[in-house]
Amino acid sequence: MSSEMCMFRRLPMLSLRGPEAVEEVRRIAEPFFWEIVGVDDPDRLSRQVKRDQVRVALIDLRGAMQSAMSWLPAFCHQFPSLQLVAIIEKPQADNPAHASFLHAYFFDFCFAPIEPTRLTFSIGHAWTMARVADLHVASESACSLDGEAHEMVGRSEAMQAVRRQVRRYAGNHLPVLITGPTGTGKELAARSIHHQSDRTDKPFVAVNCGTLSPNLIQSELFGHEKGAFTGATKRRIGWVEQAQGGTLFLDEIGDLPLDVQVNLLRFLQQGEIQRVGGDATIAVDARIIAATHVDLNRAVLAGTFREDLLFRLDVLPLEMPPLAERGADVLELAEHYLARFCDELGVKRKRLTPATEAALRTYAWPGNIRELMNRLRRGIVLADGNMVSLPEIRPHHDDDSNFPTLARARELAERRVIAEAIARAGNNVTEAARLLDVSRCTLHRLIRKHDLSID
Ligand SMILES: Nc1ncnc2c1ncn2[C@@H]1O[C@H](COP(=O)(O)OP(=O)(O)OP(=O)(O)O)[C@@H](O)[C@H]1O
Repeated sequence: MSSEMCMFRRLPMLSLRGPEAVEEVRRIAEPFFWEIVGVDDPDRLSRQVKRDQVRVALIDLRGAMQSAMSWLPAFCHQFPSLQLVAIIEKPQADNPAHASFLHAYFFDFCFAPIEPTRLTFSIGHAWTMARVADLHVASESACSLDGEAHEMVGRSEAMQAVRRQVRRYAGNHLPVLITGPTGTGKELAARSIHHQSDRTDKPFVAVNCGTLSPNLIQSELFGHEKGAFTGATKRRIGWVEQAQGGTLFLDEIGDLPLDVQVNLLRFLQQGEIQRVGGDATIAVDARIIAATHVDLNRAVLAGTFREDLLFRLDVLPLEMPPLAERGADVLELAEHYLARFCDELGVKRKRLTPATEAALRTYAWPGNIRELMNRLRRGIVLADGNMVSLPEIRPHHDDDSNFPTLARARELAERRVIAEAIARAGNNVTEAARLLDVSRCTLHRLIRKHDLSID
């Protein structure tokens, strides 16, 4: 196994239950070449994920569901390709709020007491999904300046109204405040405004205020001079200045600490900033588009958000409708992303069965379009032939009927190892057959059986 493979198979497990819980998982997973690294708080988990470029993490939610609901959304935003598998107690999944949290943020979950086959099966699939997500993220960032990348799919009344507002707002430079639940396309709408405006040739800088470290946030946004604080070994240009001439998108604006809100307000009023540790006043022309999924009026009442800043930001409001209120858009989006993900993966285009389409129409979509995209990626990986069917997308609460039979689990494991061998062999059939210890002829048959492709 190469060192790169070792890194990717390192599996951090966040558990507040102490070393025995980690040891139990280690006993189950290590025979399958997973290296389990126990961590006991979200910051350590973040560091581990960053440092080792891990693809899958295990979160032990037993007795920790409530706290995870507060830190995990921002964590997931930071690591879009990371796939999470949860360990939970059965009664936790019966609580509707917990169930929708699991659906929105986790690839899969296992009930305690842990059933070894189930756990290794989930981890294996989560890993395959993370590889698919990697491809998606790479292609997204590669084409972020291409018109297609900010295309908003959907012809519902609600989306036509959004498009009209986007066009109107693109015609001026006033601040925009985009509201709406998570995953509804707030950032996409901000990008569309920028790219339809006369600032399109200038930078679009997106900052997630919820993931900035509270100690560094002033310097992240406004920059700092060399020597401004311990560790400031050179000058840093902040995000606001980097958006000079273009658009600064401030996502999760409600998470900005009050002292930073004061500086942002000053920037909005005067168009000027000061770097941390600097005396000079620097004029910056950047259009502000802010987004939030929380009610900022409530935050004002609670004293966590400045009213004067809200007035300054909420000049042009744009409300993104939840996916469940967009009627047939869900099918149009599903078709759009199904085709795109299949192309990215180099597999034959797949379609949804009629029962799956019907289920997509009635599902509540708590994680909105991001959740739809994740379910489609999973569907493509798990689908046998050209059709993606309901169990593979699972837009419903998991129950035992979705538990794979042993035959299905073997088949999926076979598919995964063949795909891995092909990738490792750089698409060379002879080499992949050698790795798998089968003949070329057998490998060709298996490739056809599993609907895989060789470039
Ligand atoms: N109308 C749409 N057509 C096509 N793709 C969409 C649409 N809306 C959202 N998406 C895609 O869904 C994903 C989530 O969208 P986005 O990040 O803009 O949502 P968000 O509301 O900003 O989420 P969050 O609140 O979590 O920051 C992105 O990959 C985006 O490209």
